[in-house]
Amino acid sequence: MVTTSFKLNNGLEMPAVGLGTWQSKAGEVQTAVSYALQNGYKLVDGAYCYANEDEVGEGLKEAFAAGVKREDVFVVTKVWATYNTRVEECLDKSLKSLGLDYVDLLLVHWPVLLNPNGNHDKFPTLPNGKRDVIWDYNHVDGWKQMEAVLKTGKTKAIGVSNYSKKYLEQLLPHATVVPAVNQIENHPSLPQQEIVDFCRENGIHVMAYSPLGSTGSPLMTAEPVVKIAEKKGVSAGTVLLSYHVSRGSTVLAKSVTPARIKANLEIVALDEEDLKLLNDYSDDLTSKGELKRYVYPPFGIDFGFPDKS
Ligand SMILES: NC(=O)C1=CN([C@@H]2O[C@H](COP(=O)(O)OP(=O)(O)OC[C@H]3O[C@@H](n4cnc5c(N)ncnc54)[C@H](OP(=O)(O)O)[C@@H]3O)[C@@H](O)[C@H]2O)C=CC1
Ligand SMILES: O=C[C@H](O)[C@@H](O)[C@@H](O)[C@H](O)C(=O)O
Repeated sequence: MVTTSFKLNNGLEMPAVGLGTWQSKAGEVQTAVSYALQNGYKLVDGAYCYANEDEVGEGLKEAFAAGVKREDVFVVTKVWATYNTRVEECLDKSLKSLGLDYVDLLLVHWPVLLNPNGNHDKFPTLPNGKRDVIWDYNHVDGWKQMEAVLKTGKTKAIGVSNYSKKYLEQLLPHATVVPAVNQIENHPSLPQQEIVDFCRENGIHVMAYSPLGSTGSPLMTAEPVVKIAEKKGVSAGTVLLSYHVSRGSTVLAKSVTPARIKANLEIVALDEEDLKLLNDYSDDLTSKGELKRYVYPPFGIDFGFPDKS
């Protein structure tokens, strides 16, 4: 039997598959969210930074009007980097856009502070064009704000995103609440096994993002993926998404295309032979120094990921 949900460290159940909304255009994301929720999805992943939460909110509203219940949907949003010293303010903005009075999970999007008083609400820059980073910010302080916001009931759980093992090791000794989740880029070309193992040892659930290789889904043609898909008579997408559920992680796939949204819900059990093929592929890329990280915004910061440090 294939797992359909995972229990978080605070007892909350999180669905195994969710709809991503990064880069989903305003004109498309309302329909995508509404369609997904009316066709079996129970998790929607968004963020203040995606600048489309008003439309995601419209999609939620449409789904609720069609009979989907709020309590059956797991809504995730993220505090953007310009707001890491103003966590509740950012959450309030997201809640207003989403038309909700709580989210199920609030994440720190990236462990970095961009100038809250800079020249742009989300992407402040310096005269030289570089991101306006506040260099003496300590991400542990941001986590303290997350712990405070949890008490308001505006979110049912708090977690982090884009945290390396190194950053988690810095955070945990100071955390009163252990993050429920670490949302990271994850796929056979970037297995991040050291983070996945560390999270498992510490009761932190992994949410895998960019499972298809992000924009244009480049991993769909990776050799072992195609081979397993043919063997099992499923799509390459199903193999890439099922990989995470087999590893005990929740997976997020973004699509604004109804047929793909539906297809991405198909998760199958991968057997040892399938997983070995994928793991061998990952090991081979690791040994050749050819791991592929698709999402690494130009913050100019070393976040402690071994492939980037
Ligand atoms: N915490 C963080 O920093 C990050 C979080 N995320 C989250 O994870 C989600 C998923 O990651 P994302 O980077 O968007 O990329 P994905 O790996 O989900 O890939 C999305 C791309 O694949 C296409 N696609 C989707 N399904 C199929 C399919 N069945 N067949 C063929 N092509 C398909 C989509 O096209 P189309 O839409 O046109 O159908 C789109 O071009 C994000 O949307 C976001 O919610 C992502 C990146 C960073
Ligand atoms: O969630 C998706 C990604 O992290 C995205 O939010 C960032 O890549 C952002 O566009 C940036 O440029 O910093």
